[in-house]
Amino acid sequence: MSIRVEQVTKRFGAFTALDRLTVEAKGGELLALLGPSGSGKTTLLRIIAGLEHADEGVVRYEEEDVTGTHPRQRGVGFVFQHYALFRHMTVFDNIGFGMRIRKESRQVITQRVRELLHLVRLEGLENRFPAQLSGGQRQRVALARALAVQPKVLLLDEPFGALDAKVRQELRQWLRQLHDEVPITTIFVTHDQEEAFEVADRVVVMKSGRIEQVGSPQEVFDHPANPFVMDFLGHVNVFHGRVHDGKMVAGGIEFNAPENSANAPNATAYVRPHDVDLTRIPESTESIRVKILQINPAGAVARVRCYSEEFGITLQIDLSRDRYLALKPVAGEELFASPRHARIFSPKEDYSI
Ligand SMILES: Nc1ncnc2c1ncn2[C@@H]1O[C@H](COP(=O)(O)OP(=O)(O)OP(=O)(O)O)[C@@H](O)[C@H]1O
Repeated sequence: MSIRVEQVTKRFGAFTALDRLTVEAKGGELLALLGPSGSGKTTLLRIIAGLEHADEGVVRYEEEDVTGTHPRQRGVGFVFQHYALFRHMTVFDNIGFGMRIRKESRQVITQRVRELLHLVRLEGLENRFPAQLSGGQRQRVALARALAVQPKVLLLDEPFGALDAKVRQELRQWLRQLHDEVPITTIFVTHDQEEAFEVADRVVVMKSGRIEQVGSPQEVFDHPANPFVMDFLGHVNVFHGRVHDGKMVAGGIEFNAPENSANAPNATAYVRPHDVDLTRIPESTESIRVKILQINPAGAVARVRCYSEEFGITLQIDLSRDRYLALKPVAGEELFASPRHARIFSPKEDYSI
């Protein structure tokens, strides 16, 4: 079932939390709402659920206008960051709770809870109480409970936010797999771009109650719509300069910008840490002399921080392990940094090379 939010505005007193926002989750899609704290993600999710009312605008489930419909009539499964399991009930009773309220037969409940326990990989734990489970297990129970009443839509608000990094990682993969098995239209809120990119079919990047960009993880990462999205999606090295005759000129370096027609006195080049190479001798006239400040080789990439006196900025460079082992840079050494790929934004237009 598709969900469409049309021109929704929500104010809290004089503060506008959502500003004429329009977005759609297609049927069976896993959509991530991604944005910094206070950007309006939870408010949007609550309006979709019917837990909060928009001041203006319409919410549609498929073609149906559900703007004034009670949450219970919307057929929504909701999971919050802090698992609200019933402490005095076993896993089995927690999962079966919604079905008992609906007066399903004992037989139907038992059958469905068994299926769900299998789905969330918690077979054998049905008689435990929440206090006897790990955080990750509790979140899986919360998801099973939300799925038990066969919702048309699943809404997840930072479902893994309170868990440690390793468990989060496992649950992300598990959620993606679960969604592939049971493709219910799912919208989930996160402020963690890695999480959004790993799990979602499409990502909605929000800022100050508005949408900055919507697209597949790859579209958003490879073609960020504006400097905010570029910056929000991971570390960037920033060079200020000007665009002149199809080139962006920043100090002694030039980035080709053939698509550009208009000259701009103020342009900014954004370069991701993995798009900078580091060498002992300059690769070209545009290589920047840098002094190595710090190296952290422990990780999938070796993270190098260095200082450019010419630009007066600290650069972050991520070297592959092979490159790092071949180069073996040391703190204090002077090397040459060569940006390979930049995304250039000028106030009027943007383009990348
Ligand atoms: N009931 C409320 N009364 C007043 N202001 C509110 C209320 N609910 C939310 N807000 C404000 O609306 C803005 C958006 O809040 P919201 O919780 O939707 O943001 P968010 O993107 O989910 O943030 P976070 O990632 O921190 O949860 C915030 O500035 C918040 O303070």
